[in-house]
Amino acid sequence: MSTHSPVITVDGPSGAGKGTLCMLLADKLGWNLLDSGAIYRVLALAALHHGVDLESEEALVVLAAHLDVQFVAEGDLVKVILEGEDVSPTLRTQDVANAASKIAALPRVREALLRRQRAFSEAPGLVADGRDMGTVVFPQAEVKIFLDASAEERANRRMNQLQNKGIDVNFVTLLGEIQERDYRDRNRAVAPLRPADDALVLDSTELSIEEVTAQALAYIEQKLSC
Ligand SMILES: Nc1ncnc2c1ncn2[C@@H]1O[C@H](COP(=O)(O)OP(=O)(O)O)[C@@H](O)[C@H]1O
Ligand SMILES: Nc1ccn([C@@H]2O[C@H](COP(=O)(O)OP(=O)(O)O)[C@@H](O)[C@H]2O)c(=O)n1
Repeated sequence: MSTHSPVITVDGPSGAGKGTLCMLLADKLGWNLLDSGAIYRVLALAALHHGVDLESEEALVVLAAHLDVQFVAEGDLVKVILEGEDVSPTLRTQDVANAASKIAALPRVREALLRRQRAFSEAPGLVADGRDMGTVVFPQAEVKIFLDASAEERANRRMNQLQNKGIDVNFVTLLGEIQERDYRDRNRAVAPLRPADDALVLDSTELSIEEVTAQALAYIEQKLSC
């Protein structure tokens, strides 16, 4: 990891708008982007492909150490190639999200993925999206943002997002899955989802994407110029 590259971390629960904000920030600043959730998702998918039990920490750690994954930028999108296969569409499904949240609760799995995540910190800077970016992976980050929104608003956003992709979903089921994942993420023993002590907490429930971006950029400018 380069010690001289600045890092902006954006943590928060599912559907808060982290991915959207991080993509806009990375684009505007010309910095690198880390979607750490995609790393957990890809490991979960590899486990499902290879028939590895999602509760077998030992086997998952071995799988994580040998994970053959590439992130290939294509215009605005990032293609995820697992063992030579483009798995980008499958990666965003709710089944994979739920499996990712289960394996993410295992301490040695998190440990095994740390170096892979830190390797994204390169010049000129990094925008890192996740749950523990500001608390564990990049505790020295110059700017930390914790993006939140009510569970109902987040489920609503996710439902619209899935419907726009032609995927039919039930709001109540989606809300239940989001709440279950929130609970698991917030209550796990290692790297639980919480704002870093030095993070700006932004509640986006009543804010548009443009308003969130403007507030984040004003905060970043203030932090990076001091
Ligand atoms: N402030 C906002 N207001 C309304 N919709 C939003 C807002 N931020 C993001 N979205 C939309 O909500 C959905 C989920 O956002 P995403 O960035 O994927 O969240 P996360 O990465 O936190 O799970 C996307 O369709 C996105 O366009
Ligand atoms: N830094 C991270 C990122 C994701 N995760 C886990 O991976 C799951 C999927 O993350 P994601 O960011 O892709 O999910 P969404 O916010 O897009 O729904 C989360 O529910 C977390 O359990 C984590 O534990 N730590």
